[in-house]
Amino acid sequence: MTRTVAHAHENEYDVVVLGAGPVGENVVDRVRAAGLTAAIVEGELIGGECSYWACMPSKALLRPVIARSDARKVAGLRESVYGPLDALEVFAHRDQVVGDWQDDGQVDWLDSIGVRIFRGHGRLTGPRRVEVTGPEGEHHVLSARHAVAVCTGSRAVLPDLPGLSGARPWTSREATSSDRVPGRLVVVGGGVVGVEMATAWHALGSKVTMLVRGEGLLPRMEPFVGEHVAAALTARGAEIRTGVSVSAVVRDGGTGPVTVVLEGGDHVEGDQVLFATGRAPRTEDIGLEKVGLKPGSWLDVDDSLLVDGTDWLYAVGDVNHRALLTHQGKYQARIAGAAIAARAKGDASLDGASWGPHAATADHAAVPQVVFSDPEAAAVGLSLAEAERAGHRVRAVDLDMGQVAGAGLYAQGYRGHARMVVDLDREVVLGASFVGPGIGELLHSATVAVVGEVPIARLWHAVPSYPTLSEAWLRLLEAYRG
Ligand SMILES: Cc1cc2nc3c(=O)[nH]c(=O)nc-3n(C[C@H](O)[C@H](O)[C@H](O)COP(=O)(O)OP(=O)(O)OC[C@H]3O[C@@H](n4cnc5c(N)ncnc54)[C@H](O)[C@@H]3O)c2cc1C
Ligand SMILES: NC(=O)c1ccc[n+]([C@@H]2O[C@H](COP(=O)([O-])OP(=O)(O)OC[C@H]3O[C@@H](n4cnc5c(N)ncnc54)[C@H](O)[C@@H]3O)[C@@H](O)[C@H]2O)c1
Repeated sequence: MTRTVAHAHENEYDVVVLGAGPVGENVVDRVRAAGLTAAIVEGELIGGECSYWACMPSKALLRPVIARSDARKVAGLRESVYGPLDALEVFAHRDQVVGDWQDDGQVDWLDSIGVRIFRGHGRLTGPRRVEVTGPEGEHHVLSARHAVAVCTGSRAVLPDLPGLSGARPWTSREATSSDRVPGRLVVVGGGVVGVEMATAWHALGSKVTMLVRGEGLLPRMEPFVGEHVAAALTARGAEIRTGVSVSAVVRDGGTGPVTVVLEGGDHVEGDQVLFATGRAPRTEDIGLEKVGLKPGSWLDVDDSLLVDGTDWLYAVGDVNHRALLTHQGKYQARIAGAAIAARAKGDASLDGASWGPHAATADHAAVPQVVFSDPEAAAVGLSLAEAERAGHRVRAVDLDMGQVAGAGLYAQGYRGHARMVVDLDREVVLGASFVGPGIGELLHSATVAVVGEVPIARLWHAVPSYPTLSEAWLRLLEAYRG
């Protein structure tokens, strides 16, 4: 029974954080380290989407897929790994990785750093004030001496299609937490979630059909990246249909097979359909209207993560739409935490300069991303098209990764590609993209080169070890220098 009598307690902290995903956790960690008091409000599980329905479970599902695929490219080993994946073991490991959807470990950590947790739905009620409605209907009123940080993340978007709501579609939450392998899985969307989940469920035994509206997979990366990933998925037996749009979904009575109807009348039948069609901010019911902002909108911020037009409200992580990635949100949290602490001490200690301690400059110049597909895909900085659009005078240098000695040892018949985009005026790397087995671990070298604006002439002296995949750098630089 819901308690109807609300008990309002006034609790004052230096900082109140709304949402305890990876980003909210890092904001409180940083402000505590700076000596401020903090409270955090969470409506579901401490650890957020990333820990329970996104990064962690998806990577736990994909790790055996990628390891098996790599092993199948090594002479003397491949014969031992021809069997199917043991789906039940994979799910059991995934469940362990997400702590069986329990957050005790995260709670212990927050306790250990002295952060007060409020369970329930939080809403702004005015400047520096948050009200929390707990699971039993109880209310807490929190006030912040210095700042409120909104770290409420994002949720999957479902398009407004006839029949969809009654068809019990999967979103990323079900695709990462299911312990049943659908016989036939239809995946709508060719972005990162679509590609990773098509890769995982195909390997777990589903017959996968991808329905992609655009021309190819992973459209935010260099075109060659999606082409390699699509070729590999198709070679393994998945079907990818590009240039198609879904017009309706039919599942009679919400059970049995699902029919995905395409514009033009064609249709695809499956046992389950996953909509991986992007994200929306979780801001529709957090009291934005009480502080002059629009409910349901992404929150625009400056480089210290302060919401435009305020001097106390921060928006950090997915909710500000700068880069929907855990590592980048955590980076923003480190910057926001430092900026909040600096402002609490008086504005004189705030250093808003680019690449300084209180500016999330990398959000504009160097966002790294690894897609755990098979082969892996990774990129940082600007693609060739983005660099040209931004008005840089650039040259792209391309490399068939198969020419790298380390690649040939990594996998027989290695297939992959690398591209470095060089600013011809400053002779620095603006961006790099890779696709191929094992290349995820190569990305950080590119991130260091882009963030450090390391001159090409100096990169020439950064000698990659022989015979590793990193020799891609040597080949790219040789090609650039002619
Ligand atoms: C399938 C999938 C795989 C992904 N894989 C990766 C990956 O490999 N690497 C990577 O970098 N990124 C990945 N991402 C992206 C990553 O999950 C997000 O960028 C990250 O979770 C954002 O963190 P956040 O803290 O901003 O938000 P979230 O993780 O969404 O956390 C927000 C928290 O706020 C809480 N909350 C919301 N509203 C309220 C409220 N009103 N009151 C109280 N609490 C509230 C929510 O319950 C939630 O716990 C993936 C995403 C998906 C969907
Ligand atoms: N490994 C990783 O880093 C990782 C993994 C998963 C997700 N993520 C993050 O999560 C975010 C969300 O991923 P996502 O794949 O849901 O979003 P996305 O924006 O990357 O891709 C969604 C795709 O769906 C398409 N689409 C949208 N509406 C459609 C419709 N009605 N019909 C058909 N196609 C439609 C879009 O054109 C787009 O290509 C990404 O921004 C990504 O950064 C990261």
